[in-house]
Amino acid sequence: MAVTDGVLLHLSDPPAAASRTFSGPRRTRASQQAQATKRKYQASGKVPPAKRRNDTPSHPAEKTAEKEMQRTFKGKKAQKVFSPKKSSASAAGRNPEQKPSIKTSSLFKNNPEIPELHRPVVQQVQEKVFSSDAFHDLDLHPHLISTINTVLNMSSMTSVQKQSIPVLLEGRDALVRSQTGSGKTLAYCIPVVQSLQAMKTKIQRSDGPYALVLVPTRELALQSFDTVQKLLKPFTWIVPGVLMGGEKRKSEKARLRKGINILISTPGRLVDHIKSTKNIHFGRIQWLILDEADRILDLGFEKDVTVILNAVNAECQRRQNVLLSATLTEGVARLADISLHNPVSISVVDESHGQSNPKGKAVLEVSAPQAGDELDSFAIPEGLDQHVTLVPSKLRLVSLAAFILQKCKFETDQKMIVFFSTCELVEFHYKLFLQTLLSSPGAPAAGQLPSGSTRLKFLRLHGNMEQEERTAVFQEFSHSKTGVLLCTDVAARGLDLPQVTWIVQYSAPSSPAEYIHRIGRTARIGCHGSSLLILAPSEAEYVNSLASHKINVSEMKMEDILSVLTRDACFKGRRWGHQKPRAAGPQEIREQATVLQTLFEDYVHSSERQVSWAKKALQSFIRAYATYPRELKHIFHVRSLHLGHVAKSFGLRDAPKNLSVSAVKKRKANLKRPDPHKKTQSKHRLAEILRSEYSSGMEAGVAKVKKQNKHSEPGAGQPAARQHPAWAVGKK
Ligand SMILES: Nc1ncnc2c1ncn2[C@@H]1O[C@H](COP(=O)(O)OP(=O)(O)OP(=O)(O)O)[C@@H](O)[C@H]1O
Repeated sequence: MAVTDGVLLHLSDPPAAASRTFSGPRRTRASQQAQATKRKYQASGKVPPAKRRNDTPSHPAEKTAEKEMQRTFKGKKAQKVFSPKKSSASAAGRNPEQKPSIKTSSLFKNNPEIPELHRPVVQQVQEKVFSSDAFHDLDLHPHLISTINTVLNMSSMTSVQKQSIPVLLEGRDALVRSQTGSGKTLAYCIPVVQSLQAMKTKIQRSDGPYALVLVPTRELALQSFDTVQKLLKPFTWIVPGVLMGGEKRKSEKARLRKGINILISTPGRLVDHIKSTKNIHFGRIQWLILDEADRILDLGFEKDVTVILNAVNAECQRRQNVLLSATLTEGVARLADISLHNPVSISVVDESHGQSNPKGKAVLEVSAPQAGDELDSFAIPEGLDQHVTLVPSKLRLVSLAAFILQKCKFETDQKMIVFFSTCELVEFHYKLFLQTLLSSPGAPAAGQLPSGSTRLKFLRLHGNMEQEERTAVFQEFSHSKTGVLLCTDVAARGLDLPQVTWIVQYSAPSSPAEYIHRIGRTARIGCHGSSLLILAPSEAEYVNSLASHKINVSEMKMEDILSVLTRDACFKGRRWGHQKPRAAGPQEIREQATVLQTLFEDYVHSSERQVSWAKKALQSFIRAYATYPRELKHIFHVRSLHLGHVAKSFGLRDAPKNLSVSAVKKRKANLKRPDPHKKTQSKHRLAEILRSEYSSGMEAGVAKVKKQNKHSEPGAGQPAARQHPAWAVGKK
């Protein structure tokens, strides 16, 4: 039943029964009828169709819907339809002859055509993960070898370790490129520990840092620190330390004052200490390691990395530089080439055959930039099955929910990561799923789960959370066998989360490199894993963009994803009248998807506060959508978004009036050109919006703004890497 502007419409009844326009006292009758209809639905257990708002259709699809409605009504009794524009313009003096138009849209009506995916099948680049060589074949300290064997429980080297460790032990600068989950962390940690423990003069803690390791995120800093700590068990005089945003700055200062020999840090936090802590010295630095180097060297960190390199170069002329990443492109190598001294480029893949390098030898020079570098192809773990599904915007939310239920409720031992584009989207979906999927009416009580199913567990991780919560979530998800982690790209790189079986990308990433890193959270070190990318029909072209980087994805049909809903009693469609239960055909699936969508919409519309919260999430989605890089704008353009349909994927029954795409873009543009009068406020706001999620969060001013705008979202993906002036110094 829709109540629009005094008009009562029983959407499920044939239009002929549609009521007439009411105004004045008859409106009371209308509301009585509304109550009667509502009682009727409740008695029958049917789901009343969602209410529709009567206003100007803001998008072609809605106009079509309205035209469709007009056509539908034309031949029927009594219902004259007029364009709502007139109604809203002349609501006060409405001519009784004019009747408000009525919109009905449901999940499965007025959706854009889902195109056939004719994707080119490309030969993916693959690497052999393991070598046949053992760590004891290397010239390492016996205690180090026994630690690797017994504490880390490893015996044979991976290909990248086999190629990198000897070269790094010779003291060479190196560019190390190897697929996600291939053991790059140990590829640099082992040579660092081996060389420091072998120093003639035993290292003193008070000497300060001999090795500096920069990583893009706090969680990766923690993870790398944990690995170094394990390797240093036999060499207790060498002290590791980690600096990361969100931790207590005072205790970090104290540790720095006592001395840290292997320093692992996020760039932002190290800069913070360089500027404020007098007792941080780089005179003894022998190693500078940049893990996820292409991320560290992109614009998001440019300022911080320049400050760090200037500080290190000011005190230390000779050092070994090592850059590592699964997506180390020629662009970064070119940059590194300027700053590294005769570097060795180590790449496990033999690109020409897309197979691992049969000779297993390191390529000993940085190749001159080749044409087409920009279309770098990256190695994909062999055990990774990649999928894509085309889903109209209106159905995006129910499709994601159905997929989560399918994998993480109706199957066992599934552990899933779902990537969203902003913190706000993570928060929105996290709370929505907790309130609906976990506590939906009829959800089986604990212990009543149907056999073979798993209790759903949701976690979330993003850059706007307090550090101790971020750390707790990271540890919990690392150690859990199942569960669903909703996160932003703060978890896209480097994190080694065991047993992750599925990666879902709710929005496409801002670059092929980020795509590779996101899916690389599964299928690590030879394991199997799967990924699913959700695209709108208008975004289907992205599949070809992936193919141009030798990335193959196979299609998963939305209907197959939604069909799981027929297995869940919570979303059993109500029977209309006394119809016999049907097999789960398309109609049954549609009904149950509608029940699930109604569950979401009812929750969102259960209070004004929830509605405004959903609107903010929608705004954050649109703002992030507007930041896709130029080369992807032909695929992801805000103008191709159907706002009313996108609103539905936030549980909103209608597109918020004041949220036209241009309005959001204008607001963002204003933020870019701060009004001189409100410079301070918008400057901070701009910093907040553009701030990378990887910053320490200790930047002056932003931290306070961050506290006030708990849900402001961080900068979206950063543009490609660019040259750092400070790299020019620091020759070996
Ligand atoms: N020689 C080895 N034998 C067995 N397991 C290993 C070996 N080396 C590393 N691993 C394990 O492989 C997993 C991935 O290692 P690591 O995180 O270093 O990969 P990575 O290449 O850095 O990945 P990413 O590109 O995502 O950062 C870790 O769990 C690590 O303990």
